[in-house]
Amino acid sequence: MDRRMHLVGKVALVTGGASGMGCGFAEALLKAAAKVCIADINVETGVATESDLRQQYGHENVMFSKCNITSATEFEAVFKRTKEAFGGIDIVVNNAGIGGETDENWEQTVDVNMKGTLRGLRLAMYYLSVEHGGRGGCIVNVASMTGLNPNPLSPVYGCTKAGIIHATRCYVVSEAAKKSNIRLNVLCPAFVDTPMFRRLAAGDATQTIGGDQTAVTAFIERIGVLSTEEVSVALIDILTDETRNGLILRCAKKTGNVYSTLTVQDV
Ligand SMILES: NC(=O)C1=CN([C@@H]2O[C@H](COP(=O)(O)OP(=O)(O)OC[C@H]3O[C@@H](n4cnc5c(N)ncnc54)[C@H](O)[C@@H]3O)[C@@H](O)[C@H]2O)C=CC1
Ligand SMILES: CCCCCC(=O)/C=C/[C@H]1[C@H](O)CC(=O)[C@@H]1CCCCCCC(=O)O
Repeated sequence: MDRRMHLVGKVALVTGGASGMGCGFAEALLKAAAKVCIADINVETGVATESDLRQQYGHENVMFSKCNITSATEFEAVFKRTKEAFGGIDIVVNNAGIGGETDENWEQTVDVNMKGTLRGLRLAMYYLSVEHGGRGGCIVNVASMTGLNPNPLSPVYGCTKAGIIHATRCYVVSEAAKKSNIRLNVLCPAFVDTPMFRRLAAGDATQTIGGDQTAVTAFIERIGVLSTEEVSVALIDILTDETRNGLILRCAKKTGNVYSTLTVQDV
């Protein structure tokens, strides 16, 4: 039996899609002939990315929608607009996220990464569920390798990513997911060459605690850095292979892509 989900004509909503990994995901989806809404807080970059992608993949296949994922009103409006413009939603990639560990910005890290992603997850479950007019589909939440492994330089960021992994795990076993045939998986990349990564590599002290740039540099050298295209290949594999459900996909330059199960044995 063919277990491939064909992406032709499928509708995807990608948060944080104006730049970095999210922009790479949007482009990979468009190459596979899906339709994409990129939702992002950054209007200037969002509009520029929309224009660039429209030129390459067709005006009718791409839209940008301004959205701060910490705002319930803005986030809900993006789901509504995407459904109205493209006739439904099949794929949600909860990708938007930030780093920040200082006294001034750590709570914002929690608000965006944890509360924002939970909001996206709840909205995705609603819009994909058959009882609310959806048609099932696939949700991919972007966490990080730091959500799995202890990392002394970014405990807040790591906690938010661990939270995203656990939230995904809870929804995977939900009746709602089973009833509507909604697949949920979590992507855990190590370093990826994006604006966020470049700020970290350049010594942005607001992203880590301790300010030990030597440790950060050594860590980056040991782990290696993926391109956004490499992570996008991993995303497309999750989306197209319908047997992929309830999984963590670790992606790292030196160790490659490794799948493991999200669910644990019942006690
Ligand atoms: N770059 C890396 O090495 C890694 C990044 N990640 C995660 O991947 C995701 C994407 O990261 P990058 O592309 O590296 O970051 P980036 O900073 O390059 O891009 C993030 C995008 O999200 C948008 N964004 C930020 N806050 C937002 C908000 N409140 N509402 C809507 N959009 C918002 C930004 O405007 C930007 O376009 C994040 O969740 C990040 O934590 C995970 C592992 C590795
Ligand atoms: C294997 C870990 C990969 C981490 C990839 C990632 O999500 C990077 C995120 C950084 C973000 O810019 C804000 C941070 O605080 C993140 C992690 C910083 C990692 C430094 C690790 C140094 C060490 O543990 O020695």
